[in-house]
Amino acid sequence: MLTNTQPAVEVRDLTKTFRTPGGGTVRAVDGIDLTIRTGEVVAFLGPNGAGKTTTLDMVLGLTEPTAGIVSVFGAPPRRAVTSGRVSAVLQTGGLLRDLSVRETVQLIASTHRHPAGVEEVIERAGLTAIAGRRVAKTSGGEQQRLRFALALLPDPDLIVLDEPTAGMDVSSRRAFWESMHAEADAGRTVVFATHYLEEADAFAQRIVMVAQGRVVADGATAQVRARASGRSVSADLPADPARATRALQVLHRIPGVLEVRTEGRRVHVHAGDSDAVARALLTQLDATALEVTSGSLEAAFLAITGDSPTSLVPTHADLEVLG
Ligand SMILES: Nc1ncnc2c1ncn2[C@@H]1O[C@H](COP(=O)(O)OP(=O)(O)OP(=O)(O)O)[C@@H](O)[C@H]1O
Repeated sequence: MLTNTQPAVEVRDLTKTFRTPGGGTVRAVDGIDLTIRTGEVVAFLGPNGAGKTTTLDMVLGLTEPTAGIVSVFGAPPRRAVTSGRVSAVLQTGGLLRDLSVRETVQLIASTHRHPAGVEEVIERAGLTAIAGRRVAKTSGGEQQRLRFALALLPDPDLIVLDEPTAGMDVSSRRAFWESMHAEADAGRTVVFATHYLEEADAFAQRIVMVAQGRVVADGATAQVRARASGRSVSADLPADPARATRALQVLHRIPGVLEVRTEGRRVHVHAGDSDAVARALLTQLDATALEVTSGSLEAAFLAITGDSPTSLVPTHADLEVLG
């Protein structure tokens, strides 16, 4: 396992453009900057086509960037993968249907120079009860756990998972994330892509929200969740500039305030605790015309990841400053 403080992943101005059959181009990844520290559990959250898979493929050295830099433990991705420091559980990945679960793990173990023990990874992936079963007779969720077992064989420092629980039922999802928890607790860095806010919320310490190839929110899970599920409070501030400035300073200091934005005299505050903001505005700050709005979790998620020009998009720096 890793002991130094080198980042697990560093991505600078990463861009990937694909050609389309009609002769056009698609900018799948559009200038992503990201540092993932050793031991972090990070969710890449975003809608279909956001660029999650393309970004992870570049981190794994499966796709070459059009521009920008990716380094994994200070090395080019391919070198990190070859040395066994990184492994992946991808959405697809061929499995031989006629082998048993155990035979599959044994076969792939034989291709590694210093593999972890076959029975040990079978157990860590929660496959002991079905180790003798033919792959053809296993469910989609069990096959994902088998891919996870294979990913554990090189004893990686970083595990990258692309929508690992897609198509699993609730109990399989839970079992899968329990296994992953144990790996994260052992100090491994885990980066996973998902569509599900709930999954990111339950498992990740940090959420990187991507939409249209760009990072639209990045921060501790609790902060992004509050941003996605909190309320907006807006009001008119006093016309006197000194009093308005003081009001803005007070608003920034209220716990749970994630964003303060002004439009002329009108202030919009996004906060987990909208009551505290409303109270301060009315009782201390002489604000008028107060409005409080809330959206569903789903609507807030769409507002953040969508392309709406009115969406309030906190950056990592905002969240760190305001959180
Ligand atoms: N090989 C390719 N050729 C052309 N376009 C591609 C290719 N791979 C991805 N794209 C396009 O790039 C964009 C980003 O795709 P990507 O698969 O990275 O998104 P995603 O966030 O992983 O989506 P999903 O959640 O659906 O897997 C999409 O518009 C997709 O159609």
